[in-house]
Amino acid sequence: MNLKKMVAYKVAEEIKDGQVVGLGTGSTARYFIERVGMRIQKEELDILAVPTSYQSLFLARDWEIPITSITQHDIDVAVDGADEVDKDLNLLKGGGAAHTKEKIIDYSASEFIVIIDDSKLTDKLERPVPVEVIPTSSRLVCEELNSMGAKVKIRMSDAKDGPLITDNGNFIIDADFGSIDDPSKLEYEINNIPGVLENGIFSRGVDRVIVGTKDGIMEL
Ligand SMILES: O=C(CO)[C@H](O)[C@H](O)COP(=O)(O)O
Repeated sequence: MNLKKMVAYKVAEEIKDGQVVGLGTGSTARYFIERVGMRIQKEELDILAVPTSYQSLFLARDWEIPITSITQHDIDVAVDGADEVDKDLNLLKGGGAAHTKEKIIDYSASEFIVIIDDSKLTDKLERPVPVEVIPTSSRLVCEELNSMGAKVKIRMSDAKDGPLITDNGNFIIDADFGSIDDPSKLEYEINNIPGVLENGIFSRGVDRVIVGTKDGIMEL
């Protein structure tokens, strides 16, 4: 059973005519976009969508989903995946290097719904934190993150030699702090380093977390 598809399709059924919908990034969000696209084709579902990345923009275009932007519309509901969700509903995102735009769109939405399979659930956040940095600041930010106790790596591209470049033209530093005791404090402290654009800890704003499990769908 494909748990990501199951949960994404279920939440896509909740989308209503007239809504402005934030489209997340990643393999779970991809299924959500696919199902919304099918509903537009088959049921004439009437929505506007705000993509969080080029990946979701291109998918939305493939499905002929009408696109707008947050410069023009407020978002009613944003639906996005996550790499980890802890017991207090803090998220770690940015596996797809899209967390900066995801955070802008997800945090601004009237309702932010997270869709995951149950492999993403954890007691505490513990994966490396993706940190988007302006390239010229990367050495200094690495040093600062090191002094805060993290092991750091600049994320490399699979498609070319050298570093991955984000949709915003920046680098990603993956900063491994081990298990994170206070996600909200760390989210704030990392963003306080000069040259950091945004990090992948989402410590607020989540309204619902919907989880695909082998026994069906559950809501946290
Ligand atoms: O934050 C993200 C992209 O930046 C994704 O939402 C996150 O990586 C989850 O991806 P997937 O649904 O493929 O497991």
